[in-house]
Amino acid sequence: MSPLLSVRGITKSFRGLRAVDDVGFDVEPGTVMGVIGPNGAGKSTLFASVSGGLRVDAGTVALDGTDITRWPDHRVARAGLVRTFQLMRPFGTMTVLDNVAVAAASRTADTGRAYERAHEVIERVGLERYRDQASAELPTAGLKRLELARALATSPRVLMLDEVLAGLVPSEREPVVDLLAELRDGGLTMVFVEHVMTAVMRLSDHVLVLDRGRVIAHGTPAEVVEDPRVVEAYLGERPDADG
Ligand SMILES: Nc1ncnc2c1ncn2[C@@H]1O[C@H](COP(=O)(O)OP(=O)(O)OP(=O)(O)O)[C@@H](O)[C@H]1O
Repeated sequence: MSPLLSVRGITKSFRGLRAVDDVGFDVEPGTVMGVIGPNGAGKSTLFASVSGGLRVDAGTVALDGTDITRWPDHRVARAGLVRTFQLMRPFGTMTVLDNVAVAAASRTADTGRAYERAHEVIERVGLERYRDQASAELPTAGLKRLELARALATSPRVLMLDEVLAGLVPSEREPVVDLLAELRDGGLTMVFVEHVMTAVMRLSDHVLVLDRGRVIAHGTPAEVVEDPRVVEAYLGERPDADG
């Protein structure tokens, strides 16, 4: 099987600091890759470099064989590589339904169809009871689901999740992880950056471990947690206490 997402030699520096240094990986269709690493390892930079939010210094990103390197993020999203944001940015005064319908409208010019898709996705992520509320009124867990719903409404080929569990208390995390597991089981290809190790272990087919901008390990969750380089990178820093 050829990879759906293929990343090679990504390098990105900020004023001489190599935040991401020659990073590459493949993601096969229908698989989930977790990205972990200590604070400052380069996870967010890699994420933005792949999804089009940052212009890379070197390297290539290919989506199903199409070179999308340096495409602007809206064009990357239209091609099917869609990211969520850690700081959610819904249109606050709009209802949940309208917010999701706007996202769905990026895929269809038919407003009726966009609303149909929005209803489906809202049900999928369990937001029915908030459907007609202004998005700004949602609790954090609801905003996370809304962010997921907006991404799913665009029918992504690859969904990239940026710390979707951040800001949630442990009891709120589990249902979100269950939802992600359902999406995975439904065949959705995902790449996610996450500090909560239990979620990484449960959801990932393979895990990419970064430290100081470089890949220090790449394997199954069981392989990477046993890897001495990973243990060393995390010394002095405890992965999320609940993880
Ligand atoms: N816009 C920027 N300007 C300057 N330096 C930056 C910028 N973004 C990131 N960096 C630096 O690049 C390095 C990697 O940062 P990055 O945010 O990618 O790491 P991270 O693994 O996502 O960290 P965390 O887990 O804390 O979110 C850090 O040293 C950071 O200070």
